[in-house]
Amino acid sequence: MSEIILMSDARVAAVPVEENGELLVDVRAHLRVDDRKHEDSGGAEVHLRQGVLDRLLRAQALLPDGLRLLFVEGYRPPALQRHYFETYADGLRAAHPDWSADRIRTAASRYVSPPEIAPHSAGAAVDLTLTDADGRELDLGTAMNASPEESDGACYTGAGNITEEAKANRDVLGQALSAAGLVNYPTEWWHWSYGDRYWALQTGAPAALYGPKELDAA
Ligand SMILES: C[C@@H](N)C(=O)N[C@H](C)C(=O)O
Ligand SMILES: [Zn+2]
Repeated sequence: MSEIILMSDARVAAVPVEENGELLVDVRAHLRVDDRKHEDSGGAEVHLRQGVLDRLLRAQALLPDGLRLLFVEGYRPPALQRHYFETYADGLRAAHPDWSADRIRTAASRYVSPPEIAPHSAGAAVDLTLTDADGRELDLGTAMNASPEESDGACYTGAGNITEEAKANRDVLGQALSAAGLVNYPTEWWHWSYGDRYWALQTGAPAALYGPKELDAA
């Protein structure tokens, strides 16, 4: 397996951002959307940069007949990202009081991006899964947002400790999204992005297209 570059890696932070100013758009008219993040995000989660939505629609068209994308979370306000990161890091600190601050940050970034990098806060990342034609979720091996601890590492996209059916479903999802130009965060099968620093590093683009922003900022 190739090296997993974590969000906390200095190579991600070193990627410049050349903000292209694209607006955040509401995806609900275009994609099947689940509301499980609504309570945390208050509706912000249904937004994405236009270029990311365009590529998701391309990916959806590439899926085998009957399958659909199920969009769960796109844009995430910077304050919510900080809350998620600090909450998860606090849990790691409590479980491992001997770990250095640097080790906590690295371990936390397997599951939540450091706020200053945060692809979701740039409107560039999406957490999503697959449904059948009747809207039933397919088995992708773990619940979405299962942490490495909760899932014994099965949340990693290339994990071996899931069924053959779940592996096949991850492949179907990954093939469509990769072909449409998105990249995956390898510690989370459900997390894909386009135009952020992580995408730029993985694709060799000279700069990210999207930096963090507030939802109501022009
Ligand atoms: C918290 C999880 N759903 C997530 O979004 N993780 C990625 C790495 C992120 O915070 O960008
Ligand atoms: Zn995500």
